[in-house]
Amino acid sequence: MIRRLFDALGPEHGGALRRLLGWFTAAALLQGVAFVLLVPALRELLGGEPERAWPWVVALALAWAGYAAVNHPATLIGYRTCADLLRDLHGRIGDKVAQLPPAWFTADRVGGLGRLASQRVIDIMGLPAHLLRQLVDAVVTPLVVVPAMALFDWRLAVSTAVAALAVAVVYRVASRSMQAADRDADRVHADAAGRIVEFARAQPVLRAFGRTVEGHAALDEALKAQHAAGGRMLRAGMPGIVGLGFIAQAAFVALLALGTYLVLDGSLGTAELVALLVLAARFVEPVMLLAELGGAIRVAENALAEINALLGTETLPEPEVSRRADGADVELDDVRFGYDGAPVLNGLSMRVPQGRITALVGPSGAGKTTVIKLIARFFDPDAGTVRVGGVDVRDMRTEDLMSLISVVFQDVYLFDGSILDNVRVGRPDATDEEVYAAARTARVADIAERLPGGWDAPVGEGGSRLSGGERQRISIARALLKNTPIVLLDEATAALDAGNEHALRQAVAALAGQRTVLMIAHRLQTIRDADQIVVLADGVAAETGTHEELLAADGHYARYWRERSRAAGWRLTRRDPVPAEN
Ligand SMILES: Nc1ncnc2c1ncn2[C@@H]1O[C@H](COP(=O)(O)OP(=O)(O)OP(=O)(O)O)[C@@H](O)[C@H]1O
Repeated sequence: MIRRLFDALGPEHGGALRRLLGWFTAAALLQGVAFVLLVPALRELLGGEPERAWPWVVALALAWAGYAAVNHPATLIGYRTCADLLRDLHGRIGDKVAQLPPAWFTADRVGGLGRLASQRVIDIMGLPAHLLRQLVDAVVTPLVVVPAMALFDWRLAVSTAVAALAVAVVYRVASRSMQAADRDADRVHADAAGRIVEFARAQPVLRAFGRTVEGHAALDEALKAQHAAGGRMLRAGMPGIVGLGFIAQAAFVALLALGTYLVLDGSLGTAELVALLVLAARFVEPVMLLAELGGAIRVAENALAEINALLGTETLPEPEVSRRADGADVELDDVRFGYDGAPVLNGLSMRVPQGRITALVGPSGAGKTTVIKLIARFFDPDAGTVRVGGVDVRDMRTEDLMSLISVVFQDVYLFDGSILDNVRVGRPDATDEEVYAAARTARVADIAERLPGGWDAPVGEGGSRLSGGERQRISIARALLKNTPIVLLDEATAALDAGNEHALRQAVAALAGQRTVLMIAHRLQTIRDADQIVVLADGVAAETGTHEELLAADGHYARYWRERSRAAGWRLTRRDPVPAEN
């Protein structure tokens, strides 16, 4: 566990942790020595010549004074390390989060991350403050008490050593079962927390279907599982608490019995027995405390393991020297990619020419969003190469790649700030004029006019006070402000009212400009207007060409177009006037 604590704190704090352990060990040793000195002091005091106890009493007083002198700074340093730990663990988790590839952030992991940064960090806090100290006490005390006893009677020393060994074995066994139960409970708690959030989010749907009384089966199951996990945790903890307590008490009784026998046998004086029993009591004390705090220590151990697992998560490799892109075209060359072994792209090769608009179309689940994520290097392909400006994206540092690319997702996340704050995310050092200009071009001004508070109106958590089309316009304004030569855009599929639709189309047109645009296109108008259309099917670029070329080829695209046009009430003849929108 101590190694895990060193790992979690990082090498820069290794020295401080070693010093803290040094202070705790010194305090435990001095306290142990003081208890050991009690034996000769009591022996002399209870013997025939109490005045011979003086040197021992002075030595005892000195040992206690030394203990007090060490104990005070040890306690202070423990609390200071606790504060450092809290700050630095949050800092290290934050740094790691900033390095993890965007694809890492699935809903489950984000939920787990919240728990890790709050509850699990607090679980660890108790370690330097007091838990570590109990552990050090429990290890150092037998190391002092057993040899000290050996000076008086080897049989009592051997019995105490056997008791110490039994304690260590029971502690180890109890640790394992408690840790397994804690890991299980942690997983179940995380699941229950996720289900509660899901239940809250699903309220509109559940109410719409009159499902308010019977609730939500998944949540009920999760709560039952949580209850069961609590019981398992209690049962797993019991052997540790009861077993350790029992062994400690049994050891004390055994020593008492053995001591009495030795006194009756005449090989030990009564005064020595009393003194040795004081020492035995001292041996029992930290073991009892360990039994009480064992649960917290094991939970902290699990928390440390989880935090170290996060800190050890592999990030995408970054090159030592970043290669400069030449131009702004994008190319995928024989790219293969799958999620958890399920293939999505099977040797996709396609080119997105510089300064042109390429529409990516294909059935749902064909891998269109995956293509965008590969170009933005949310993850690396299993095989093949993604090039931006002729350079493999793996040969560019992330900040250099992202300085070339803006991504506008369909599902736009807005921060719980004002409209302006959210646009400024595109380029935090932009002037107010630049922010307003980008926002106006993306037709965000209309949104500001609509909301009370104008530009400073809060958008709500995640942008909940705005419609899907409005959120995407803000995202386009961010991209305009960032002003990169390449834009990757997932067109909104949501049905928009005519005003919103028109505003969004204008915003997209402004963003396209002279830029290289790869757009997952859903609207017939956007697809038709693109300079090039790539049809993704079966994990490859099944067809590539202009709207006319692909219609003439009468393949996937022509079929897709016919179906979509029928659904939208269009007729497919070349002489049709261009419709307003689907
Ligand atoms: N994070 C993920 N983990 C596992 N599978 C995923 C993940 N993301 C996508 N997939 C799967 O990969 C396939 C391609 O997904 P992708 O989102 O790229 O398709 P798409 O063409 O953009 O679909 P749509 O048009 O419906 O958005 C789908 O079968 C999807 O279920």
